[in-house]
Amino acid sequence: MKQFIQDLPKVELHLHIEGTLEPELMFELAARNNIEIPFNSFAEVKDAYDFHNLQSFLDIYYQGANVLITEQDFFDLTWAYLLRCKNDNVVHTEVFFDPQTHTDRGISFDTVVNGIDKALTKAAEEFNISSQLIMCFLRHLDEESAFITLEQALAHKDKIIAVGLDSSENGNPASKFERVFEKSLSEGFLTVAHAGEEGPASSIRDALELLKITRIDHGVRCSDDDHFVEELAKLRTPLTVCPLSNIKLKVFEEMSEHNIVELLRKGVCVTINSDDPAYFGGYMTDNFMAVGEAHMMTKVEIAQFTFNAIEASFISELEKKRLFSINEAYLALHHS
Ligand code: HPA
Ligand SMILES: [Zn+2]
Repeated sequence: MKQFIQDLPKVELHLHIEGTLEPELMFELAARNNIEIPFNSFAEVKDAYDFHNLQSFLDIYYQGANVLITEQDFFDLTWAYLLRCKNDNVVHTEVFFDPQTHTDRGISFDTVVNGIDKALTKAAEEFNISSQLIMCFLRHLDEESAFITLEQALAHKDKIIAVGLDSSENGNPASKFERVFEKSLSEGFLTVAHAGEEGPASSIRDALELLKITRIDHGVRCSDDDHFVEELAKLRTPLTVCPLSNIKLKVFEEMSEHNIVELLRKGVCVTINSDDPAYFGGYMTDNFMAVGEAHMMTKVEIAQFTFNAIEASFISELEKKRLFSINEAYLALHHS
């Protein structure tokens, strides 16, 4: 099973580039940029990654991002993630970044986006890994800050396909960003949003209705409402689920209790993703393995996560067809 998952051509749709900052690179960048970090060893860092909910993670995650200063830093961060993609046979990835985490520290929007984009372009050329970039607004900040960020993104429309919404879900409803998303859509950006990670099923409905999103990031709390699950299945509304993240942040106690397989079998367009792999203990293959080991699944079912991800991705219909046929051929060869 491990080899089948490792070699399966995979598509990632929920990955925060700041969440790929491994302790080794954090120390290297801290030294390079003369930034103090509150850790003396890798072991101390790993010890700090003992989260009890989303907020306890976010506090550490924003602190880690402080070592990112120059365009080269953002390039190096992204390149390290793309090497993981190559190793895991991720053939297409849609990457989130959080500009406000950096612009609030005096780092320019251009520095951030150019460093990430250069690495993505190099991976397309050297590894044949295709990608898209999604800019997230931080939901704990105000509407005005989101509007300023959107304004900064307009000069980079060629590099950014969509806007998203992340950070603290509780206390920051989708309605706070209705006007920013309306303007983003009118500027030609696609829209996604984190919803139903810690918040209830109604917060997913709000994100779909108020923000007109085409896919839901996380969305696992949809199961609180059976009728809603049926609706999501019928409409094939995609959910970018992050299994190891959900266990680390105590959305589910154990992987055997995770609802992703149940949702898959009900026909919901669920996908597997790594979210913040440096903090949650695993990249794409690790996430697939964790689900596959905790649930009795066939190879056809496991491959369905990838078919769903291709369907839910922001690539052209032609490219979708090409990826579908690659995966169909892979499954035909390896499914027995
Ligand atoms: O899983 C997440 N949820 C909300 N905000 C985030 N920012 C990084 N990862 C996450
Ligand atoms: Zn996320």
